[in-house]
Amino acid sequence: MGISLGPNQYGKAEVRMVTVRRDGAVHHLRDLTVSSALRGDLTDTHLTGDNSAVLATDTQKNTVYAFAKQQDVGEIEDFALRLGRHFVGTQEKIRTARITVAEHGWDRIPVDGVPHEHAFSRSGGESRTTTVTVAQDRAWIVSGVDGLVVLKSTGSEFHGFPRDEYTTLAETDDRILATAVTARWRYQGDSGIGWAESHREIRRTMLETFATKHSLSLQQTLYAMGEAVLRARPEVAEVRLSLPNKHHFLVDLSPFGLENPGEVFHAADRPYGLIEGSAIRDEAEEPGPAWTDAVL
Ligand SMILES: O=c1[nH]c(=O)c2[nH]c(=O)[nH]c2[nH]1
Repeated sequence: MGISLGPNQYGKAEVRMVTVRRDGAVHHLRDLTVSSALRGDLTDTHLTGDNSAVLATDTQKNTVYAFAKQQDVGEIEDFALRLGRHFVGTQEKIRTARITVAEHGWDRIPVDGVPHEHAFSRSGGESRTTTVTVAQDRAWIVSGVDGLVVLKSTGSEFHGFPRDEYTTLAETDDRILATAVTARWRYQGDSGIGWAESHREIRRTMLETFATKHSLSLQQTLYAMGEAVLRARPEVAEVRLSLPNKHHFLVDLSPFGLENPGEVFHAADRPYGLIEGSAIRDEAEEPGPAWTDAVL
């Protein structure tokens, strides 16, 4: 019976790191979750337990902290590239390093209207993300946003869907549309991109499109958001979106003799519709390993 080792990778998942850069009395806070995953010629450790090619995950974790000390973290994409290039460049048997970084935002607490020097409050549940895949000769960068929660209280309809014996949903020409945007965008190339500006503008474009596009379905809104990003940002090859439909059901107040013309809603938690899709540029270069995730 022939059995062989299949695809594998290993690394340190979710290194939590907060850095404080002290600029006199003014402190600058960064809050990151960093994961590394290394791939390469790792047959020996799996088959015989020979660990001579296994850079310990503990070392990978330490490298994250040490790199943050040695050089300002900067943009998360640059930080991930530095780490990935280090692992591939220093470990002979490692061919690919995938570094994922999520940045959790903090705002300065205003005191008497003035942003405080060293006290912060967490900015919502949103995070900025990147996954950088580094090989010997190039890198692929997929950045994004998680937990960007948005709602519009009108400008959304849903009708014209098939009705079968199990359909109860009423058609509507005015509903709440709400979602928590998970977005990922794949960059063309791996250098010369202003990561911060790109992120800011992509986020702005998605928000503006959500707000202004009259929606006949969340699917239509999803595509409009992806398309708008590709039209506005030439550095992006492809946008993938995962949009939970956070249903808001009009509460029946008639038992109490009350009308409810779109004013009081039950914000349902689950189940939720999950609408996922992508927009891709016709001439986009092949994604290579940019998206391919784990072994499982
Ligand atoms: O925008 C929507 N898309 C759907 O596919 C769907 N399905 C559903 O029940 N409500 C909605 N809304």
